[in-house]
Amino acid sequence: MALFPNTRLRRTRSQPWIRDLVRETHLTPHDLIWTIVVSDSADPIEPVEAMPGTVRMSVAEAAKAAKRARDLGIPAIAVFPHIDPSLKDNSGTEALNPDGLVMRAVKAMKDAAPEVGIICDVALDPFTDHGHDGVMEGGVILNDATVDLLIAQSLAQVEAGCDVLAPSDMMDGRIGAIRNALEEAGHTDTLILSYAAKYASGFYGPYRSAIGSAALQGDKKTYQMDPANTDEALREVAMDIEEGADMVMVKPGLPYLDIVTRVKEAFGVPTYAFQVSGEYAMIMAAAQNGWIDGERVMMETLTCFKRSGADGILTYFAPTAAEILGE
Ligand SMILES: NCc1[nH]cc(CCC(=O)O)c1CC(=O)O
Ligand SMILES: [Mg+2]
Repeated sequence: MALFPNTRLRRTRSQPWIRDLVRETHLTPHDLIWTIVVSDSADPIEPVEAMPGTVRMSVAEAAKAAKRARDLGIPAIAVFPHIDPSLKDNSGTEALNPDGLVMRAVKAMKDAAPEVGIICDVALDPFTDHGHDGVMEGGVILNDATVDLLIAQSLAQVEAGCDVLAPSDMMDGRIGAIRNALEEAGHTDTLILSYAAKYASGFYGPYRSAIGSAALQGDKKTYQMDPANTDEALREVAMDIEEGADMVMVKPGLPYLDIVTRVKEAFGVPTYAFQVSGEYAMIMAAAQNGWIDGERVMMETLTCFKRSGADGILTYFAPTAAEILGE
């Protein structure tokens, strides 16, 4: 037993150099995945009101963002679309359009900075008029009919140049179905980052207004997980790995770090956490009020993700944090 005064834990905290030496967790720009929102609007950038400091950007701006990511050492960008409401319908048909917004953004980013990995969300919610991630019939989100569309959306995204498919829809069986379709089409190197343990969370609120799907009919509790559950997360992750996911994600982030730790310990696969829009908004709102030091809290939260076992973090803070880390 380490007893006082032979052991004084303050010794290893006493100077910056010794704190540097004993630090257990290191955050680098390579740990960050930059989440961006693209839009077809005529304006190159439009501020997102509920997420101060973030914007919806045009395809041309997305190409610039890819170069910025490369220059900052951010390995990958995850892209989310704000779709013209007139293009939305019950089954999210626009998601399959080979010339759609996401496809054009992917091509522009890969042209601008081929070194940066591009991650596409696989889900129908930006494209459906009811705001759900799947096809709706009589108030029910159909699982298998949705999976068929997700396969088509995935193939269209891969053909546009996307490196990583990130299904965020929480339909059962979609990872296996997408993986089989990729193999059959000869896309053997496409990565899948599964939103394996995604919870039905109030923290997604600002995102839904950012992508223009705020008028969601009802809620997503019949497909996204109950925030009260943790064993179930391990079952979700086990199935997705079995079905062919290369990497898995837990979402939201900070309130779910116990899930990140369990997943990482149980499976030892590359595990990511998504610091979602509501987490970002809370930090920014408190910082703007002068109630917290926003930069400090940002860096603290990102470090905590890594300490919990996450291999990386999807975050709207990525470029700001990478700039600070690069100084
Ligand atoms: N497929 C939907 C999707 N993909 C990413 C987010 C949330 C991102 C965020 O809040 O930052 C959501 C929201 C939802 O499930 O309603
Ligand atoms: Mg699942």
